[in-house]
This record gives sequence, structure tokens and C-alpha cells, in this order.
Amino acid sequence: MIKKCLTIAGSDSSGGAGVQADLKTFSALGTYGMSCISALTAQNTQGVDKVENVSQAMIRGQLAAIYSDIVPDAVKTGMLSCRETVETVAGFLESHNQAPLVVDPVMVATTGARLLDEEAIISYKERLIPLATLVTPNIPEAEVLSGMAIHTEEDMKQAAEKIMGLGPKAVLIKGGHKVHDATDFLYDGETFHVFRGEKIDTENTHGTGCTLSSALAVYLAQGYSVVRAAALAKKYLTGAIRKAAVEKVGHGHGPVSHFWFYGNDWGKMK
Ligand SMILES: Nc1ncnc2c1ncn2[C@@H]1O[C@H](COP(=O)(O)OP(=O)(O)O)[C@@H](O)[C@H]1O
Ligand SMILES: Cc1ncc(COP(=O)(O)O)c(N)n1
Repeated sequence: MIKKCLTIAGSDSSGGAGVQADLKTFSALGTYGMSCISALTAQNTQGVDKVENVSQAMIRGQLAAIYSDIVPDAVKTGMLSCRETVETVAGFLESHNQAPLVVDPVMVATTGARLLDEEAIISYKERLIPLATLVTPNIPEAEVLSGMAIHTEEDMKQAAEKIMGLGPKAVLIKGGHKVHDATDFLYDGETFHVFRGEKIDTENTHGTGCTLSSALAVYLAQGYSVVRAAALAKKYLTGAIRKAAVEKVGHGHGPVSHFWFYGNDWGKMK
């Protein structure tokens, strides 16, 4: 039976990040995608112009409609925007969700705009992260969650240990913000797993974190271990960045391309 994946995240009007990136990833990897939209953004590849939060009643309504009909095999959260929404989502998932949960603690867009209120961080730490199968901060987000500065790979490991103290089953610190490589660290409380990645020379990285966390949700829905899911998700994302480097959309930070994955088969059909 087809696996069903749910994203709880913000909408990106330009289609590169947020719910739109998540649904594209779910489809490209052969799963059925569902969404609960937490906030609307008016944004493009150059910046975020406006943010409007969806009401708590509407967020609860979307989640209740989904869970009363189609039970997800995996869930991911992305931009949750404010403290109330983090609390609402955590409260709902606590009582209704039994599937693997990937928490991408989205705080700031690639273009620099804030996507999360400062007061929401405490709710992430106390309510949502403890429910996570995997939490996937980038380096600045890991600094906020761990309360320490990260300059070296040793720092990434120490921060991962501190974030594990918040109660998730595993943490993946993403290394895309480093200058020379794109190495990610996964810590499951016992072992550090290193995912070395070539840094592709491109500014077209809009939606990388969203795509990675969605691909992780897909592979967890399909029953892979967290370690295997992380390796497969990184492979999918690297292909999507590589394609984006030669296929620019928009005038700013172009979105990653999900077509690379279908590309070969489509080529054969022509
Ligand atoms: N230029 C790049 N080349 C290859 N991989 C990248 C590049 N930029 C980011 N990544 C990878 O994309 C994922 C998201 O990373 P990061 O940019 O750190 O997170 P976010 O999108 O949340 O800011 C990670 O797996 C990271 O290693
Ligand atoms: C609705 C929404 N969610 C998440 C991101 C972060 O994605 P990125 O870091 O790639 O800009 C975004 N820009 N917009």
C-alpha cells in the first residue's frame, strides 16, 4: 500500500521551500503527500515580504480532518512561526500521532528573514522536540537549541549531545552553512554517524532543509532505520541541488530541483 506522509509547515508562494517543497519531495519519492498549513508567506527566491499565521482553530481543524480519515506513516514539521502553533501542533501530535516524526526547527529563511518568534524556542525545547524521532537543525539553529557556539566538527558533536538532552530519539546537525563542505552529523545517543557531502558551488539552495526533512520522513515511512534514511535523504537532496545549480529559477536563491529524480525515466520515454 502507498505510504502516506504529512507535512505541518508554512506555505512558500514561490514554491521552493515550505509545504510546496515538501509535497514535491513526497511525490518524487513515490509517497502520498498531505499538508497542514501553519502560516502563509508571501515570498520568492529573493526574500520574504509578508507572513500571516493560520489560526489555532484552523490548524487543529486541518490535523483533525487528516487523522480522522488518513493515518500518516510519517510526519514532518517545518515553519511553525509562533509559540501558540508549536504548542498546538505538539499537543495534537502527543495525543494522536504514532508515526515517526521529523522536526525541522525552521527559524530563518535562506534569504535572511525570521520565520519563528523568539518565544517559540522554549516550546520547541519543552514540547515538540521531545516527541521527535529525529530533529534536524542547521548550524545556527543548533547553536540556539544547544546554547553553544559551533565552529568545528567537534562543536557539532557536542551540540548534538546537548540537543539529545531535550529528549528526541536522534539529532541530525546539517552542515550546509559551513564554507568548505556540506557534512552532516547524526547522533542517536550512542554513535555519531558522519555524512560527508561535497559542497556544490551554487546559490540555488532555497528549500534544502525542507527537502531533506521531507525525504527523511519518506524513508522513515518506508521503514528504513534513521541512519539509512539519513544517507538516502542526503543522496536525494544532493541530486536536487546539483540539478538546481544548472537550472536556475527566479532571480535570487533558486529552488532545488525535484525533477532530477524523475529525469532519467522521462528521458527514456521521449
Ligand atoms: N551547497 C551545498 N552543496 C551540497 N549540499 C548542501 C549545500 N548546501 C546545503 N547542503 C546540504 O543541504 C542540507 C541542508 O543544509 P543546511 O543548508 O545546513 O540547512 P537549512 O536549509 O535548514 O539551512 C544538508 O544536508 C546540507 O549538507
Ligand atoms: C514557508 C517556508 N518554510 C521554510 C523555509 C526555509 O527554507 P530555506 O531555509 O531553504 O529558505 C522558507 N523559506 N519558507
